[in-house]
Amino acid sequence: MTAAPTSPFPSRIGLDEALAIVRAVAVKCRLGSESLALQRAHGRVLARDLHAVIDQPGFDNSAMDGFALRHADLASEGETVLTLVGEQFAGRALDVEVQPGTCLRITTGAPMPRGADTVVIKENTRVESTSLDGDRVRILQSAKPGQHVRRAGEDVRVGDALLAAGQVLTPSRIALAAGQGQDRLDVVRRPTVAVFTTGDELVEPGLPLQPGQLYNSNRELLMGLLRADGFEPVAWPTLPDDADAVENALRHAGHAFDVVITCGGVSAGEKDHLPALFRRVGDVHFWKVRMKPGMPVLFAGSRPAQGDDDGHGGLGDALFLCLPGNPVSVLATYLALGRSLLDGLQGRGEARLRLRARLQAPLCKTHERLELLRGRLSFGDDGAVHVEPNPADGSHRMRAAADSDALIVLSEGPLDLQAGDPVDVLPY
Ligand SMILES: Nc1nc2c(c(=O)[nH]1)N[C@H]1C(S)=C(S)[C@@H](COP(=O)(O)OP(=O)(O)OC[C@H]3O[C@@H](n4cnc5c(N)ncnc54)[C@H](O)[C@@H]3O)O[C@H]1N2
Ligand code: MOO
Repeated sequence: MTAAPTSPFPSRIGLDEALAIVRAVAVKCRLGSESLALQRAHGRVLARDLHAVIDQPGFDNSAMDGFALRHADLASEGETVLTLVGEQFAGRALDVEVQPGTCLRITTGAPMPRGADTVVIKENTRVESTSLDGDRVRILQSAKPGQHVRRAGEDVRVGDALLAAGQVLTPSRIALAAGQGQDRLDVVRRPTVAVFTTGDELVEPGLPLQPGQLYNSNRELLMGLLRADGFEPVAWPTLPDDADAVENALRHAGHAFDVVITCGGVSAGEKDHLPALFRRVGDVHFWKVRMKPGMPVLFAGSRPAQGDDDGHGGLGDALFLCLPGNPVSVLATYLALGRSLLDGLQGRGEARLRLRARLQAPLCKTHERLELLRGRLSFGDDGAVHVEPNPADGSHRMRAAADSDALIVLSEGPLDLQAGDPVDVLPY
């Protein structure tokens, strides 16, 4: 099902269709790249493939502290005594050669001396001092040929494809690049995000409440979700339920940020000004998704006002994601749609973790919308993931979200699920 017959834009669409629109718009608006110092690239999306420029390891080296020797010198059974001719520590390659009957003290990571092909660990040896021809080392246990030697290029060869554009730079990937000597990486620019809360009823925590007012909890929720995803969002003071004030603030932010996320004022009430604003001066990509909670979510771009060539009459270049005001709707729509928008703008190629879990209690859903129900994950002794659904499904009930750590995805249409049935979950 797509647009309602009277709607000039998709409305009451399924979550998959909404996600497809979000992804398509994000591809079109994909952000450019920037070169960052490695230290600043953690968590960012790589913009360009990375190929190996050096072998790793760069040279044959010892994996253990001990003695480098020629395997052919070791007795096939019992102990062997070798003459100690020097030491090779990590850091500077000495030009030493291990001749037959001799060995060299070596530390982990130190280059293998010429002639030696095997390392015996210190614990399996005994150094026996003699006065005339230097120390002798008694090898107490034999070793396999090549034991404890790390070969040049065994991990990475020059030219190997190491990292691909679209990958998120995890600590391991940054370390791989560092090991290649890269001090800068090309990453996709991180979207700048403005966060708005709206509503005359909202009061900031710490201030007294008047009758009919409630504390603003969505701002911290959204800021936290965004920060946990690696963004540096900027929060605006709460907007009043006033059409002009809302338009002024969004015009400003729309020219200054890549993405503007609002919450509240997007439904059908007399004070819900956002849908009318975007119909008038924006380009609505969709409004209303058949999901619970989060149904009134609106996604829009901006277009310059007619006849205004330089775009000053429009809402800037930002993309606007307007989340419904109910706190759990904010959580659900951010996880289900907002994150995909921000991932898409950065060309993130790797899908987010989506788990399958077994329900720990039966679930009966009678309504038609897709539902994102709060639940708590656990891991059974059998290694399977389990999820305990939380029966509090009201979109104002934040406590159930705080007691949970995942949203259970219940597909569209009535469902009668039994304990043990597998379901998709979005961990948060
Ligand atoms: N006639 C209709 N009424 C409603 C519809 C509808 O389709 N037709 N949709 C309902 C659904 S579903 C939702 S969700 C809400 C969404 O409404 P809005 O996005 O316009 O949000 P508000 O009305 O501004 O607020 C809803 C609710 O959330 C509280 N809120 C808002 N902001 C915050 C905040 N920052 N911190 C904490 N709580 C907040 C607000 O006080 C309201 O209680 O509309 C239904 N109605
Ligand atoms: O869809 Mo609303 O988000 O149920 O509360």
